[in-house]
Amino acid sequence: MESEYSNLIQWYPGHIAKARRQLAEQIKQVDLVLEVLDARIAHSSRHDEIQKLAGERPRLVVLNRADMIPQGVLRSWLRWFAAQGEAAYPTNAQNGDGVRAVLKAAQQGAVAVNQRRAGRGMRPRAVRVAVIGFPNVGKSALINRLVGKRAVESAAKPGVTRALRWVRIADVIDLLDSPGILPPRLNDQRAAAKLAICDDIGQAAYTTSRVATLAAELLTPLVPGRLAERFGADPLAVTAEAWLEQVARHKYHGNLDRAAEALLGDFRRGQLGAIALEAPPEEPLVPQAEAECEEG
Ligand SMILES: Nc1nc2c(ncn2[C@@H]2O[C@H](COP(=O)(O)OP(=O)(O)OP(=O)(O)O)[C@@H](O)[C@H]2O)c(=O)[nH]1
Repeated sequence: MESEYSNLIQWYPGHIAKARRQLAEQIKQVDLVLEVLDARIAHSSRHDEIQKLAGERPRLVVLNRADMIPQGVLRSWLRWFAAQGEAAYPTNAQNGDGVRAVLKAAQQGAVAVNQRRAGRGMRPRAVRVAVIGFPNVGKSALINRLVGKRAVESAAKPGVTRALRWVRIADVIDLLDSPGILPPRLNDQRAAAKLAICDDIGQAAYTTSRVATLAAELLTPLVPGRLAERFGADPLAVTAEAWLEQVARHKYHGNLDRAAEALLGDFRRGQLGAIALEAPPEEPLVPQAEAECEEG
């Protein structure tokens, strides 16, 4: 299995250095970090260096795209984060669900920061907050929701946000209006593959058909009926690779890239239903997405 992931994703070195530099610069200036994860891959969209990057600063975990996964899996993740002693907040930054709770938690964080300052004889001030995460996880959409109007650009393509500016929110918080983009996790191709499947990878090179084959492999046990229905071939009957080739032959005049893009596009747009590609450790993923789709 591991070999399928070897050399799958390649990053542009200039991009990595730039992402690191910009993120370090942003984190240096804040008191509190909002770490935004993609709920579909709540494990792989976490960065193993985050502790080091944030240092002593308090962090709140935002499980964004919560609308795109089954509610049962979301509840499992929330229990798991609570068991780790971490505060995690589910959001749909697109429609604003859950954002009020994030704001409230950030306000409480601001009070705590100022209590610490007072303890050191320092005057209270607005607490600086940055939103960080991998490309395209919904950072700009979250910032827009926190600010309450379209203050920064939010787009469907990874990598649209630049430059530093602060926006005062809720009287006690200065929010950095440009999100901090995490550098790639260079040591974990399996996580990178999942980021690519979810389109959370930023500027990287990969072969779409290989990523789509892995997507088919991960999706087959979760939504076999949906895949068969949408693409006209039973994924349980053959390997993921053979299935994608079949789909290409039957629906896309033998064009494998088009079949790959169709599968990834459908998944990324949520057209295959609410699907989590990861559950907390020790908790199996069950094929509940189909039940939810059929009900809907
Ligand atoms: N369904 C759903 N879509 C979301 C959610 N959050 C963001 N989106 C959409 O996902 C796309 C990317 O969101 P952005 O806010 O631009 O992502 P970003 O993390 O700022 O992206 P970069 O600036 O590229 O790092 C947009 O089309 C959003 O509308 C969510 O919670 N649910």
